[in-house]
Amino acid sequence: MTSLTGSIKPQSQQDVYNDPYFKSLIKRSLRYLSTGYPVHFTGPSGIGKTTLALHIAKQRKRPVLLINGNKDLSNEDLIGAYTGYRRKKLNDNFVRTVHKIEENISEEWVNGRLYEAVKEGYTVVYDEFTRSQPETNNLFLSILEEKILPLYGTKRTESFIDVHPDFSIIFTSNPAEYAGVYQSQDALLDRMVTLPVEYMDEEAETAIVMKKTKISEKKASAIVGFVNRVRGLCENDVASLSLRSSIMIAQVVERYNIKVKGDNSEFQDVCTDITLFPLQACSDETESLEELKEKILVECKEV
Ligand SMILES: Nc1ncnc2c1ncn2[C@@H]1O[C@H](COP(=O)(O)OP(=O)(O)OP(=O)(O)O)[C@@H](O)[C@H]1O
Repeated sequence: MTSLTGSIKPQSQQDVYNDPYFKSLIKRSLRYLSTGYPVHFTGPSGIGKTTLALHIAKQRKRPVLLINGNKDLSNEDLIGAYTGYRRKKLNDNFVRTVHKIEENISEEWVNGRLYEAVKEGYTVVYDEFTRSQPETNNLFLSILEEKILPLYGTKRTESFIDVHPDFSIIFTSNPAEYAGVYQSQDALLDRMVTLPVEYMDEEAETAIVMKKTKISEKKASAIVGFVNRVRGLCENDVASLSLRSSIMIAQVVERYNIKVKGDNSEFQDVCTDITLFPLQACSDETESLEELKEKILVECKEV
């Protein structure tokens, strides 16, 4: 991606998204959404997909709803359900010797998270949608294809509600997670505009680490450089060595006043603790933990 040019240092999320790469991605995404197509951001964990999706969602000037995909997410959670009974009791003891009790029992409907969003035209960010079960994601097929939200199994008199014309969805996913997981994802993927999100350059990552942790630019840049060098050791792209790892290291060293220096054993420990497991996930199985630790230490000592 293009780097953040010029002498102006990015200081805020706004500035990060002023980078030409993000500017263009945001503009294109808003156009697809306004034309009625959902957008799908895909890329490795911790790269900034959710933050970008929420940033774009906010620009649409409609209420924003964030849904996190997971295997327990059910149609009921999304559509709504009759969740119990409401009992109304009227005690009439106007005449002391006569007790009149009137009971009125009715089932109570509670709207699911999507119900309101579909009806009122919210912008939904459906994070990690590939983690949900196919039956749950089928609901989204109806929304995208027929522009209705079916009210399956809800005993409601109407069998669906129409999708509001302003309703839109931004999906996010991690490609390492959806390879062949559920077939139904393919039908959904077919109906959205999938945009890969690239790693930010080091300058942009440094700006974000500074903003999130209040650490100095010099330290933030050293930490980001270290994390990116460790990511360079990966054999596959399952890595979650990203912005998130840099933020974690920066937060800990800042809070406990740990010197950001390669020969400081406390700094070495933090670097190893935070990057060893993700590095193992993206490395050959033949490499032992000790070997990976050694590699991390080599990079850490460069700081
Ligand atoms: N533009 C940004 N401004 C400020 N912080 C950001 C920005 N982009 C990402 N971050 C921060 O970086 C971290 C990772 O970002 P985010 O959760 O958006 O990544 P993700 O790709 O959605 O990760 P996952 O796939 O694991 O959900 C978060 O702490 C987030 O707050």
